[in-house]
Amino acid sequence: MKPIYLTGFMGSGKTTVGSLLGEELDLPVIDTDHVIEETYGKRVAEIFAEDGEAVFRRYEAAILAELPTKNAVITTGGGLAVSADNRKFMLDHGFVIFLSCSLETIFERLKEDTSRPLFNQEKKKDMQKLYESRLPFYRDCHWVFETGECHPEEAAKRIAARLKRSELGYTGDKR
Ligand SMILES: Nc1ncnc2c1ncn2[C@@H]1O[C@H](COP(=O)(O)OP(=O)(O)OP(=O)(O)O)[C@@H](O)[C@H]1O
Ligand SMILES: O=C(O)C1=C[C@@H](O)[C@@H](O)[C@H](O)C1
Repeated sequence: MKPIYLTGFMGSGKTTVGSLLGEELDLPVIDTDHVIEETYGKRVAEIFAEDGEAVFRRYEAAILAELPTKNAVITTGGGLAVSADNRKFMLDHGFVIFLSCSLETIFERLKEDTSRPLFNQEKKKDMQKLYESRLPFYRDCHWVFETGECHPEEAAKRIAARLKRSELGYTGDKR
């Protein structure tokens, strides 16, 4: 069975919903940010600060190509889908689901969180620009899932239910 890739802006819930989706589908969950940190032995914020964003993007592309291409839920970093090559890889190898969420909701969710080097609560206009510039890349996917006010458990159940109804060609066959 092809992997399921979750994409979307920082704070859209990829990691949170992805881990619950893994439970729903009985599949392992792999987070690209986490694999990068393990592989390169540094936190994402350290890579940005010490090596720069371009190096981080190279790590992201390299890691994506190394990940399993079956039987997994893969939660991606918020900027991974910006690269046309990364998008093509995901579209060719799996089901790409964009977790769509309003920027207001994201500001609310990330109020207390300062772990994301590219997210800054104080720079609302810059965040708006970044968010809007990325929407076309996220929309280049198999399915847009509007998270709205949906609780993470509910979101995971709804995604799993649709996958199981085979509307996306998902079979659940673990070959
Ligand atoms: N559907 C939801 N409803 C309410 N809170 C949520 C929801 N999804 C995620 N959150 C909360 O929002 C915060 C960010 O979520 P999460 O880390 O899953 O986002 P992400 O898309 O993986 O972000 P990033 O791309 O930056 O890693 C967390 O505190 C999480 O608990
Ligand atoms: O949106 C982004 O560009 C990022 C999102 C995070 O998941 C991390 O991958 C990193 O902080 C960059």
